[in-house]
Amino acid sequence: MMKTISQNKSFGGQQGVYSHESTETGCTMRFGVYLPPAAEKGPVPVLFWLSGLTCTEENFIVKAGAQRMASELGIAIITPDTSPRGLNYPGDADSYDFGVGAGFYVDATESPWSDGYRMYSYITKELFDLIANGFAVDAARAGIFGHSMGGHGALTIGLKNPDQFKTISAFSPIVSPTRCPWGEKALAGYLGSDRASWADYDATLLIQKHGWSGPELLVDQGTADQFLQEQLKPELLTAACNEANVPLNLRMQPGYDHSYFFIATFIEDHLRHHAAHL
Ligand SMILES: N[C@@H](CCC(=O)N[C@@H](CSC=O)C(=O)NCC(=O)O)C(=O)O
Repeated sequence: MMKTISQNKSFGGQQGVYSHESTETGCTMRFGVYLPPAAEKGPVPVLFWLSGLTCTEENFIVKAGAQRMASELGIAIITPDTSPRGLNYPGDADSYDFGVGAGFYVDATESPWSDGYRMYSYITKELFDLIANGFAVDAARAGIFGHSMGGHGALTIGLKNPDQFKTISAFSPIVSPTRCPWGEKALAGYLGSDRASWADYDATLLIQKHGWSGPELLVDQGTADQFLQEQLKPELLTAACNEANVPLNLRMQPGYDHSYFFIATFIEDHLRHHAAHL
C-alpha cells in the first residue's frame, strides 16, 4: 500500500513524495514522482533518476531544478532512494560509500546484505511496476539517468534492459566500478571477492558484452570534479564505446565540479535528449 508523504504544485504539474513497503528491500522505501500538467490528459513518458552516494529521494527534487523543463516537455521523473533504510545491519551506517545511502543498484549476494540490498530488482521490477500501474505514465516510453553512483546505476540498468529503458544518460558516472576504489569496496562487500561476479555491474564490460543499439549515450562530466581521476575515469567509457561501436556523446564541461550545481546547469539538455527519443 502506497502512502502520500507530500504533494506540491510545481510548474503547473505536481511534485509528490510517496512511501511503500517494499518486498525487495524488506523495509519502507520513499520515492519522488514529478508529473507534468500533460499527465492530466493521458499517460506521459517517464524518466527514472538514480542519485549518488549519500542521497535520498530528496536531493534531486530540491537541487536539480528539473521540474520546469519536465513540465514543458511533458515528461514524468521518478526519484528513488539510494538504498534500504532502517534494516540496521551491523556497520551499515559506518561509511558514506557503503551501506545506507550507497546501495550501488546491485542485488547483493553476500550475507547479511543479500536480504535487503536488492536495489537492482527494486528499481527494474518493483518500483517500475508500481509506477507503471499507479501513475499516469506510459511505461513503454521509459528512460533512465543518474549521477555518479547513480550514473553507474543508470548505465548498467539501461544497458541490461534495452527493451525496458529506451534512453540512457548520466552526469559524472562511475563508469567502471571494477576499476575504482568506490566500486571495488561496494562490489566486494555486496557480491563477495570473486571478481567474475562483478562484471554484470560494470558499464564498460556490459558495453563490450551486449553493445547498445539505442540512441547515443549522453554523458556530462565536469573537468574540475574532485572524483574525476580516481573514481570516475570517463576515458574507460570512451574506450569501451569506441571498441563496441556504441554511440557516446561525452561532454567534458570545463570548470564544473561534482555537485548538483553542475547537474542543474545541464539538466535541460538531458531532459531534451530523453524527450526527443521517447
Ligand atoms: N561525502 C562524500 C561525498 C558525497 C557526495 O559527494 N555525494 C554526491 C554523490 S557522489 C557519488 O555517488 C552527492 O550527490 N551528494 C548529495 C548532494 O546533494 O550533493 C565526501 O565528502 O567525499
